[in-house]
Amino acid sequence: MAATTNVKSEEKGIDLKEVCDYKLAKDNELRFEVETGARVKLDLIDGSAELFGTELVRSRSYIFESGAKIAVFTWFGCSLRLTGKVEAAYVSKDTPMVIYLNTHAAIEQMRKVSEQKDTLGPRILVCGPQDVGKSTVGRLLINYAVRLGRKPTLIDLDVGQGGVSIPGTVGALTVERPADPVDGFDLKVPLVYHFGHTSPNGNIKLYEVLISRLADVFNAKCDFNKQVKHSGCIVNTCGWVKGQGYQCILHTAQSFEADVVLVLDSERLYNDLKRDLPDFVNVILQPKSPGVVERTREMRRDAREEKTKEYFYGPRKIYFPHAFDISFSEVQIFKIGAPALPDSCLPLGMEKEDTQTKLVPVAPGIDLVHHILSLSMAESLEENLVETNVAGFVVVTNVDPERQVFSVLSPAPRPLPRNYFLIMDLRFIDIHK
Ligand SMILES: Nc1ncnc2c1ncn2[C@@H]1O[C@H](COP(=O)(O)OP(=O)(O)OP(=O)(O)O)[C@@H](O)[C@H]1O
Repeated sequence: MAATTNVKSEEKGIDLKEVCDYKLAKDNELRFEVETGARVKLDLIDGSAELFGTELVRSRSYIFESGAKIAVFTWFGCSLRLTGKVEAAYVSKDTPMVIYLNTHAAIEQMRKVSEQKDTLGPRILVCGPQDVGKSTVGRLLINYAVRLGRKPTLIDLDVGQGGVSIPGTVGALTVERPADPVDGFDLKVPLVYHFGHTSPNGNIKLYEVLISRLADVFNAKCDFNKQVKHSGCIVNTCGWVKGQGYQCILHTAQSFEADVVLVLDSERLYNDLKRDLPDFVNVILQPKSPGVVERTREMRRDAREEKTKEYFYGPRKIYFPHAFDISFSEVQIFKIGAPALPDSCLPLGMEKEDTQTKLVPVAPGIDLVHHILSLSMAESLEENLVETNVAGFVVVTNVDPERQVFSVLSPAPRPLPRNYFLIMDLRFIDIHK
């Protein structure tokens, strides 16, 4: 969905008096966090450096927003300059980057073999508890692959943070260019599915259905695109690794026919997976970077809000969403999953799990306000709405039962390309100034 621009001055909000230069020896990393409410400019003055696998260039200043947690690594040494208010900026030589680079080299070897034999490319699952750097390692491995001319696919199952779209979704993105150091991967053409909750726990059955669906879609893409097939995929999972969360990891490994499972920082998970996955799956334990920042519940919630805001207002809030009314008769809204019933109340032959993927019509009412709605790509109800990808999202800002309309914010103008909405548990309160 496209939107209208309103570019602001790049250096607004940066405290230009706060300047600090850092000289990094080879294999060192500069880590910093941007202070709340501040913005920070990073310049590469000399040498070479990369940010989560993307090479920095000298001709550009990189501006990071409030709360960003950044690591700039150098293989050969460099000089960097930070301008603006940073929290805890320090240089460290304690990084697992060489281990990650070796992992990349081994994966690349698998790609070469798959090319020679025309077999499926490597399918890598990255898992581990919360805040061990799973998304960062995924981004690093994707960037390194792209820098070698590969077209790897990022499969993002982290419904809590939303790597390829907003939180509450899962999706796939075939990457052709390294991530922008500030804005991340180019998200113009991701394939996104509605989940609706910020934890798989919200609807386990649906989560598993969507994982299987993504695996099928990725396999289909591999069938007609050899470059995608040989480049393989990196599957980023969420940090829920116990009980049903663990079962979801097994289900994911099986659905994607994972060859390699990278377990970050959890010996217990590593041993469990080694025991439960077939022998041909290479389960590898790797350390987390000491730089990875642990996030509180509030920080996660703020990050989710920021991600959603970014969807409607663009990176650095350079766009404005469109606001318009939709009449009740124009669209149909559904929720996925009926309330759980005791077994004795279920119709004969129906399993409890079936209710979790049932479409339940939602009558538009005042309680829709602030909810995010996913616009399904389905053209008719004959299609399976649960397993159909979505075109985009709107947030409901008002409901007027008298006029029989509800107002939305949308990154794209009218008309809506489709008529079926799926409602999320997630809400977004628009307080953009
Ligand atoms: N080496 C590093 N130095 C400084 N910050 C880092 C480093 N690696 C990652 N981070 C930051 O730490 C935070 C958490 O990392 P990341 O999102 O990769 O963890 P995760 O395990 O995927 O988290 P989640 O459990 O939410 O899925 C991110 O803000 C990231 O930018």
